[in-house]
Amino acid sequence: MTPTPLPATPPAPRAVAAVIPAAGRGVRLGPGAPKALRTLGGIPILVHAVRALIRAREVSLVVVVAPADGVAAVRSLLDSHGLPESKEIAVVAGGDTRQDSVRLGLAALPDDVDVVLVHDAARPLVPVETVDAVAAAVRAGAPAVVPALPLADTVKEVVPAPGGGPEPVVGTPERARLRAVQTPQGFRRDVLAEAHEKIASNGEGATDDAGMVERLGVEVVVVPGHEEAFKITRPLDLVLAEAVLARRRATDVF
Ligand SMILES: Nc1ccn([C@@H]2O[C@H](COP(=O)(O)OP(=O)(O)OP(=O)(O)O)[C@@H](O)[C@H]2O)c(=O)n1
Ligand SMILES: C[C@](O)(CO)[C@H](O)COP(=O)(O)O
Repeated sequence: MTPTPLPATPPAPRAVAAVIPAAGRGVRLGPGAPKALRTLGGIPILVHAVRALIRAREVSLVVVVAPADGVAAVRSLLDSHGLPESKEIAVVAGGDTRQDSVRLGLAALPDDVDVVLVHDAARPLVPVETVDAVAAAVRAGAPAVVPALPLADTVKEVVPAPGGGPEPVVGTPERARLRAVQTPQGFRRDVLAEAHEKIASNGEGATDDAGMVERLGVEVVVVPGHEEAFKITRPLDLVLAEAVLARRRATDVF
């Protein structure tokens, strides 16, 4: 008698972790505490960012990368904000650049994680739908995914004038082909780890993680970003973030 074939073993679900670089000083925001520790609606920016990521069902672990001299303070700050215990939240020390901080966060991930979302603490209001869309695109097979929006302004390429004088324009890229990139950026873990190993150790700086993956020759794809995933960089961004949060609280939309 022919034995009944056993059902194929379903593939093991892949663990998704978020790395949140939060070790920056926030120089462009002006004097004060490190940016991630400043408050928005009375709650630290970092706590908003962590909540935004753990709200995503697939994210099982969050690694917060704190200023090197502030790991204990960040740990107790997170502990005091009643975050759900169903999701693990680790805190590790960051480095001198965003790139260093992400690399240190990646090094803290357990072996079973194979999808990584890298999310700026400085983008505390990212909607969960954006996080889910990025994670889903990686799960669907894309090695690297970035959320992004079309630009409202025309962009000029210039020759920078270090002294602050007039800068000659050398080109106007076609705006319809440009996107402003946000976070979380999602990656297959092996791809992101290789980028940080090879590209970062070449001494090549990158303002985002996807930029390093592109230099490996790996395809990066864009999914729609969200206006409320903007980065708090300058004082006016804080004014906008307070207004968005107030509107959410008034309408109970999170
Ligand atoms: N050494 C660094 C520098 C930046 N970041 C993080 O990277 C994100 C994006 O960086 P940015 O908005 O430039 O933050 P800052 O470096 O703090 O800003 P600034 O350049 O104005 O000092 C932030 O969440 C920031 O905390 C980090 O983890 N480690
Ligand atoms: C990663 C990023 O948020 C994508 O837009 C951005 O590149 C970070 O840049 P920053 O100069 O470190 O703020």
